[in-house]
Amino acid sequence: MEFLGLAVVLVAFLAALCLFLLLILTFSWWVFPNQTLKKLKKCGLGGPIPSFPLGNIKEMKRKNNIQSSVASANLTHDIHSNVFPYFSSWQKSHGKVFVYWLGTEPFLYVAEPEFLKKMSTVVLAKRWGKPSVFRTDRDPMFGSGLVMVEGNDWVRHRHIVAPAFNPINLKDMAKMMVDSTNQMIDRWFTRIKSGNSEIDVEREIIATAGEIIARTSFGMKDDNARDVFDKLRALQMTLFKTNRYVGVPFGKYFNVNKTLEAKKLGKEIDELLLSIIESRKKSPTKNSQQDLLGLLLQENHQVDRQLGKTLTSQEVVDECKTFFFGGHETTALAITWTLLLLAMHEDWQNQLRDEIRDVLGNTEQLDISMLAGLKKMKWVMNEVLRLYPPAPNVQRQAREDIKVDDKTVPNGTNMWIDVVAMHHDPELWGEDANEFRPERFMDDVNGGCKHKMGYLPFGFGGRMCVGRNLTFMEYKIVLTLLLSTFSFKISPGYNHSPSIMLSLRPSHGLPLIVHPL
Ligand code: HEM
Repeated sequence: MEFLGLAVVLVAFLAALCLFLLLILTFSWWVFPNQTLKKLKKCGLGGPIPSFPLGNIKEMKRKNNIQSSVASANLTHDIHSNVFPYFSSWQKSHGKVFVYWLGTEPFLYVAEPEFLKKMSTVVLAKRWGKPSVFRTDRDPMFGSGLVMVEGNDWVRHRHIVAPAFNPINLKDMAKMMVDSTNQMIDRWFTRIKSGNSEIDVEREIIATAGEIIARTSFGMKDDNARDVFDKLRALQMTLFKTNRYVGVPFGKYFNVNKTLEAKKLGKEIDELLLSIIESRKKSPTKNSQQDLLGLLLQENHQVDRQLGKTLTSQEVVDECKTFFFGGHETTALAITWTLLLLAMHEDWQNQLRDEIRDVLGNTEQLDISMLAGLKKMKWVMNEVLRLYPPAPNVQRQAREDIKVDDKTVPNGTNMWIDVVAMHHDPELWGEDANEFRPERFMDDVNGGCKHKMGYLPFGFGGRMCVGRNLTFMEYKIVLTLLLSTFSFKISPGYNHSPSIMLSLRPSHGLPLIVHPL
């Protein structure tokens, strides 16, 4: 009898628990999103109609599947409708600011710099959030590194991380960049000598930039560091070679194996990095402060004494991972797309070679302090980052209601700022928006864009990319060494199909015909 009574109580308790859970899920996936949808509609923000539970994902996937690739002879830089076919088509019916849905998460699409300016005059850096759905999805990569933290935590991280990237500190890292690039050049020579002058430069440069970022972030002297590097690359493959359903209820369980594998790799990387940090803390003088980790620990120590606001060891680990994931592919792609554009424009290849000769003379002993004199190379970089921005979008999340003219963006709305669209918009750049014209940056750092927020390769406001000085240096070093050694032509086998895999990449690599000069 007593047992029966207990069983009834247990069943009742479980039923109540299930009902409670069901209520929570109904509210978070159905009631709240619908309330937000109504609010957004009421203040005039339209967009494609979402359906439960995928939002607009189905339509996005369908449109993505009809992406085209173009043979090298017909190559065009008018890429927006190819890389973001759904945004390009929704823009036609809903304008440059509208709402779309990833699962049950509303995203405000913005390709209108004036709207962005108005929002960012109301909301300053530390009051912006980063979309919670991406924070969860990318946790094994960034943890609570600078890219993802918010509020006062972001201020504390930025305060400690930013000084590590000042140009004086970066100078010490130039030798690592030269060494890794020279190793790649030697590999290319061996390939060419064996009769194979077609090289997939994307693959090669991503591998070299990965090595450079690992060396500049946490050194590569010991086996632990090499192990971290290999595991970081494996983690990246695991996360981005899978079909992910961000924002969809239970989306991460659609690929349980991959999710678990990413978690496991993330944990192993953390443990290895922690052991490197602990060993450095124990004998700080043994490892010179030349890499970013050394600089972070040094800065942490100084801030510790002044303010007591330091990074924990786990936060330092997350910053090392953030540098790796935020820094290597973006820089590698800037160089890769540059080689494509230079292969198409032999005149610019020659102009840069002349400039290198005039400014640097003998490149065997590269004088880093002279790199600033490579002005044309900087115009070329700016133009490449305009046409093929490696970071094709910037994301934010509203942490308060934001009023822009007669519209209110409700607290909690995610933002997707479409950098590719703005960089190719003829209303901002003129009729030659899709042409490669580096000289537009000759007298104007904004390349003649009609709105100062229309050119955002490194983001905007206080959260602008902290690593851009490192990129400028690496870009100039790698390109100087390559252009002084080889000439480049497009391989007839190249298919032009830029696509988004977190960054903007050539879908089928970049095979170029490479000849020693
Ligand atoms: C061509 C190369 C690069 C591009 C295109 C790029 C682009 C960006 C963009 C668009 C943002 C977002 C800014 C925002 O939210 O407004 C960003 C932030 C960031 N980038 Fe980069 N990046 C590059 C290189 C690097 C490198 C080399 C590193 C480090 C080694 C780095 C580390 C970071 C970090 C830590 C942030 C977060 C800053 C913050 O939220 O305070 N990036 N980057």
